[in-house]
This record gives sequence, structure tokens and C-alpha cells, in this order.
Amino acid sequence: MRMLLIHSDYLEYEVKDKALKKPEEISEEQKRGRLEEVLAVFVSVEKVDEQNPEEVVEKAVAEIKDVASQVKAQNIFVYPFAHLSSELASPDVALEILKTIEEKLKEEGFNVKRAPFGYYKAFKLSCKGHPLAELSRTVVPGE
Ligand SMILES: Nc1ncnc2c1ncn2[C@@H]1O[C@H](COS(=O)(=O)NC(=O)[C@@H](N)CO)[C@@H](O)[C@H]1O
Repeated sequence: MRMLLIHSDYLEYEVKDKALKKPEEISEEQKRGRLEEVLAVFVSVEKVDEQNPEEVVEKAVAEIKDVASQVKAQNIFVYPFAHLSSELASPDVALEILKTIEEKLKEEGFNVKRAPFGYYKAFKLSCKGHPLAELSRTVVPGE
């Protein structure tokens, strides 16, 4: 799994068209979203993650918690992003992993939104620009 973490003044998105034949079913409310003072986490779930989804979720949540505590972010945006890797996991596996990351972060007390899966989306992001505002993390099962 590859993650790009951007500490931002805000992240907002608007769903446009379907990017998969069968994208995640979403409500009218989920077609737009915005969070302020947010740690935006762009996530590419990779083929290798299919070997042990539970482990990779655990590692990803630990990394996100670590960065969130460093930048003092309580709001987290989990954003599916298929452009950080050329070895993508299947959509079904990727969606399940992203949903579980969202759930675990909520259990940890964070205010979490997850952007809809399988859609082209317009988004606006305002990176804060401090030294820890742009970070990347890679987690894989087994190592
Ligand atoms: N492995 C993945 N990790 C993260 N997001 C994914 C993954 N696979 C699919 N998605 C989601 O599905 C959308 C489309 O995925 S995609 O791989 O780019 N596929 C396409 O664009 C298809 N139109 C052609 O393959 C992405 O924008 C993202 O929302």
C-alpha cells in the first residue's frame, strides 16, 4: 500500500463520473464532502496487500496515527487514489481495506471521512506547507 499524506487547511471533493463499471454505492450526501484542518491520506491499495489485508490495515492505521499525532490533526480524510502505484489491488479488496482503515481510525477517536470509491472526483486541497505537511508511507504485509 502506498500513502501520500497531506496536512491541509481543507480538502473538498465532488463526485463526477463513474471510473469503474460498479463503483461503491453512495448516497446523495456522499457526492460532495469537505473537512477542514485535515490530514488527507491518498491511498493506493496494492496487489501485494491482498496477501494479508488485516496486517496491512493495522500497519496503515499505525502510520496514519503517527503522522496525525506529529501534525496534531484530529480530522482525517481517507481518499482512494489509484495513481501512487502501478500494481493495484482489485477494486473489491481495495474497497474493503479502505473501509476497514476508516472504521479503525474512528475507533481510535478520529473524525474520519472517506471519499467515494470508483468515481472520478473533482477535489480542492490546501496544503499547509510546513515541513511535515507532505509525507509518504509504504506498508506491505510480511516485512
Ligand atoms: N487499488 C486501488 N486503490 C485505491 N483506489 C482504487 C483502487 N482500484 C480502484 N480504485 C478506485 O477506483 C477508481 C478507478 O480505478 S482505476 O484503477 O483508476 N480504474 C480506472 O480508472 C478504470 N476506468 C480503467 O481501469 C479510482 O479512482 C479509485 O477511486
